[in-house]
Amino acid sequence: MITMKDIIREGHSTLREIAKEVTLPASDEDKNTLKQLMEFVINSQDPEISKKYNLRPGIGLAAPQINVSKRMIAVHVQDENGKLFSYALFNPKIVSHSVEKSYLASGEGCLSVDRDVPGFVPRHARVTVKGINLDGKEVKIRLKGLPAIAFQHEIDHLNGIMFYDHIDKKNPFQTIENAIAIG
Ligand SMILES: O=C(O)C[C@@H](Cc1ccccc1)[C@H](O)SCc1ccccc1
Ligand code: NI
Repeated sequence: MITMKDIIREGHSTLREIAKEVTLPASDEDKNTLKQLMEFVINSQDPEISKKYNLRPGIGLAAPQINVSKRMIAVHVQDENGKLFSYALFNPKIVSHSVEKSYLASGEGCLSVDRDVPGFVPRHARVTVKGINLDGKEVKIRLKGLPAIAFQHEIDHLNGIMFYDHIDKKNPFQTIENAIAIG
């Protein structure tokens, strides 16, 4: 199982690489990696397992964060109505997005960043994501709220982008035009 020692931290070059597309149909090795990403996210939200293995709680994880520079992400998160969005995807892609923006009022963090980086992270308020699931099927998901933010955070990792790259350095809490605050 993946634990915190397997998660690489900022400064590691893999976090700044453009991850490679996964060759489909996925190999057993790539399927196992993606299953492990999802297992970590679910474990990190389990009070007993996260305490036992000292896991930082997360709602998503991308393969580059375990030093696998391939386009795979796992997201396991509930929206404001308690609806669960649980997806493990190969080659995820944002195929459309709103003009309207959103941001987490509390700012963002990252399992690969062991420090607080205050500031608003502007994201698309709504996104449509396509990807390939572990059964090899194409999925198309329309997202808003925290799930939309989580998917954008994870897909950024596949493109070598860290959440703080989006923060206005001069005014981190600058009001974001045409944006919804979440949380
Ligand atoms: O480092 C990661 O990719 C996992 C992040 C993903 C994330 C960060 C900020 C906003 C959305 C997703 C971890 O989940 S950070 C912990 C966390 C937990 C609940 C809500 C937000 C962030
Ligand atoms: Ni992150």
